[in-house]
Amino acid sequence: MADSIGIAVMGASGRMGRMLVETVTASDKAHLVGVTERPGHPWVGRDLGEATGGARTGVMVHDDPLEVIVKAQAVIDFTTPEATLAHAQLTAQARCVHVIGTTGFTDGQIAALDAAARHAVIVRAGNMSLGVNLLVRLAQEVAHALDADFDVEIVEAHHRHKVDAPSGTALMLGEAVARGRGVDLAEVSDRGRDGMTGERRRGDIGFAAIRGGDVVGEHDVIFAGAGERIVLRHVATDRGIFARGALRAALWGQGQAPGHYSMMSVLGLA
Ligand SMILES: NC(=O)c1ccc[n+]([C@@H]2O[C@H](COP(=O)([O-])OP(=O)(O)OC[C@H]3O[C@@H](n4cnc5c(N)ncnc54)[C@H](O)[C@@H]3O)[C@@H](O)[C@H]2O)c1
Ligand SMILES: O=C(O)C1=N[C@H](C(=O)O)CCC1
Repeated sequence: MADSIGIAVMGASGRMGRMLVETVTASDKAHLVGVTERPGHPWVGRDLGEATGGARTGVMVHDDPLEVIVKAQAVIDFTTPEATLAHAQLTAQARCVHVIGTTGFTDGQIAALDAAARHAVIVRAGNMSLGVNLLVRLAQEVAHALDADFDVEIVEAHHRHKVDAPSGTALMLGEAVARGRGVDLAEVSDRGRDGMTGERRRGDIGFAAIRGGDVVGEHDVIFAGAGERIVLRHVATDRGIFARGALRAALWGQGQAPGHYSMMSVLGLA
């Protein structure tokens, strides 16, 4: 275990929490030092293995994040914006790498994470997969090459349990297109069309969200011109891609200077 880093997973019973526990447990570069769930969750106070219907693991499920953060070199956090913000105060004090996959932050919450990152290494991305981060780069390049004669629409689909829209990934893609065009996304973003909307405004970046069933995550960036359309697409079929990205970020973060990093830095695409 000399070179293996200790990782805490927050929100261990969630769709991503379970995948993260599996990914960290299977890794020869990291090991699980603790997990959390929200106060009142039925897993709290139980052995993680027994809570999932398996054998004892010796890892207890805590509802006090500090109990696990003090033991960890990295915390992987796919929970809620409010929980992640509370965790960020503690990871900054503990000087431990905080990998954040949570989405749905307000601008004010992101500013609070920026402040925490003055003392801590935070790696945050709305999507931790290699494929999506490459798509972000491609979207920026295509947007740079084309002018506003090409209308950009970002269409995403996710499972029925997803609580935020547009997805974190859709926003990353929108920001990439805006960067490519040299504009501010906040000024050209068109979200939630309904009723007599009027004609599309030249240069707008449109967002549409589909929710249903068990869709893991699908994103199209459509560049629609006169007589032709370019569609850049990513389809996720397995949440393992996000968990593997998060583990890679936790390993990459060791020894980095404090800062608010994205997966672009981790993947060498920055
Ligand atoms: N960045 C990425 O690559 C990526 C990929 C998938 C999901 N996500 C995001 O991750 C988040 C979680 O997604 P999910 O599908 O796993 O959701 P989920 O609802 O299945 O899991 C969230 C878990 O966090 C737990 N939780 C809530 N408050 C907590 C607290 N205070 N302490 C500890 N645990 C707490 C919940 O009980 C739940 O088990 C969402 O914001 C989602 O958009 C990001
Ligand atoms: O399942 C989710 O929730 C996902 N969230 C991220 C997002 O908001 O883009 C990544 C894809 C899956």
